[in-house]
Amino acid sequence: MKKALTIAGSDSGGGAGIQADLKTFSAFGVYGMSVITAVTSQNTLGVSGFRAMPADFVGQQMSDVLSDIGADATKTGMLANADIICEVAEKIREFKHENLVVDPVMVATSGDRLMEPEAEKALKDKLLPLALVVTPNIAEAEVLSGIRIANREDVEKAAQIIYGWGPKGVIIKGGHLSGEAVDYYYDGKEIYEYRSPRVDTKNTHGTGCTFSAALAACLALGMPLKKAIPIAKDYLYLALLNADSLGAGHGPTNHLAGYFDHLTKAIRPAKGLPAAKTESNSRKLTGRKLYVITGQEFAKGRPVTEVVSQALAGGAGIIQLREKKWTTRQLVEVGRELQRLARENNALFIVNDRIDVALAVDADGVHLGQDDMPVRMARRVIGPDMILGISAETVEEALTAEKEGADYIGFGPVFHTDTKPDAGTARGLELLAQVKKAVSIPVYGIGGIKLDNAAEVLSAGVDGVAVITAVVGADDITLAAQKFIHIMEGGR
Ligand SMILES: Cc1ncc(COP(=O)(O)OP(=O)(O)O)c(N)n1
Ligand SMILES: Cc1nc(C(=O)O)sc1CCOP(=O)(O)O
Ligand SMILES: [Mg+2]
Repeated sequence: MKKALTIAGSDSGGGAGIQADLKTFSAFGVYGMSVITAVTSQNTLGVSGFRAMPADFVGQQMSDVLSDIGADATKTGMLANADIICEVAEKIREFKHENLVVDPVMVATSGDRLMEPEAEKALKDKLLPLALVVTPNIAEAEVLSGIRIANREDVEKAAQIIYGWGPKGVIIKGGHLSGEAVDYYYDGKEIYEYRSPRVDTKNTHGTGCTFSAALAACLALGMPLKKAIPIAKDYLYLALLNADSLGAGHGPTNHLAGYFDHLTKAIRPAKGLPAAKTESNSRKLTGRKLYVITGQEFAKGRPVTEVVSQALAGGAGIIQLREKKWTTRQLVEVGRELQRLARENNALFIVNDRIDVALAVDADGVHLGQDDMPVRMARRVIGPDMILGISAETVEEALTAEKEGADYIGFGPVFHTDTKPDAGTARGLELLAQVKKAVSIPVYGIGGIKLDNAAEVLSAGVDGVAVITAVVGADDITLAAQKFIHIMEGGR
């Protein structure tokens, strides 16, 4: 049983502080312990007051826990004054504790400073030199570095200044800058960016606590920091996506409903379970330029498994099972076989429409249309590590799908197609190019794509083509797939 210790304040509202930390530790399957530095009285509207613990009592709590149970990782949150900071630093030294995440709780969501100047000095002089990583938000990074932060260059400058105070790493949480929610990690040599779609919600209470607690939990599970960061970020993204509005103000991010299934999947590698896909789903699609979709009625009598085997032999990187007339039994039996074939050929297997079938056959993902289950709801069902593809026929649909958690877009129909009777009118290459420019997730063109127009589709800048009849209806399926791959790789 791995153990994590939070040294922070109590949030009577339950959304931040040790409450958020302990919930997060539990969601990661880590035993959580808590040293209370202050008791705050607050709700979703704000903090009405707090009582700081005597510094020596904070030290006593730390000694009791670390001398008996020990901790595989520790995070600090609200450290109300210089005396407490010095006591915490002293104990961290005494117990030679290294996996220390310092979340410098200095500025409240409202912008109020939560730390007196002498405490800021103690944080820099005493605690930061002991930290494996410090995780300020923009406002806190401005206080720690002494510079204004308005863009990425400022972030890099501030991270270098803060690094100079002694931590082994600096993560500046860029959620407050505009655009995507980007966090920046500086390891003393390079700066790394971690992106997730921005979630439009007011339920952001406890965001910073939840992120740093998730980092500590991953460190406790033995993950290196660079592996922990994207997982902690995914955790927070799902927390924001799934948070319910509580109270009249900023509801808590760490609404646990739905967490456990999402989170246990995100950390499966650390628990020695089958390696989960901790890389971001969109990145799994990189280089997969030929997306073959089944259609038994176009396969000239050949069984779907044979069609798929030949498409895989020709280099298809993604296979989608799309059989509108099949029974559920057929879908799960053949789907299981196609998942096996795909895995053997290092390809991804996606199920069209049917989330239940996709889950039942442990598919790599599911593809949904605008009339299928809404994106957010589907994401709650499939969790973070299944790929979610969404159809779009306008830029707006594509942007909305991305914002709500899609991992790729199937855009079309690009050209006229008879294969899907209810497909809209041909959208054309120009709109396809506009969609690709608008979103930051992979885009596949679909609809009427053949060998003689595939190069044009590629020139729209998309990540690949999705085809049915041009492959499954070909006399030589493997050769057809090989020709598409050749074109997708720039050949004639
Ligand atoms: C890659 C890809 N793009 C689009 C579609 C179309 O899906 P959908 O809108 O759900 O329509 P049907 O395929 O269900 O008719 C797709 N299947 N794959
Ligand atoms: C399944 C599908 N979806 C489309 C969309 O526009 O969303 S067009 C389409 C049919 C694609 O078949 P073919 O490659 O034979 O044209
Ligand atoms: Mg559909």
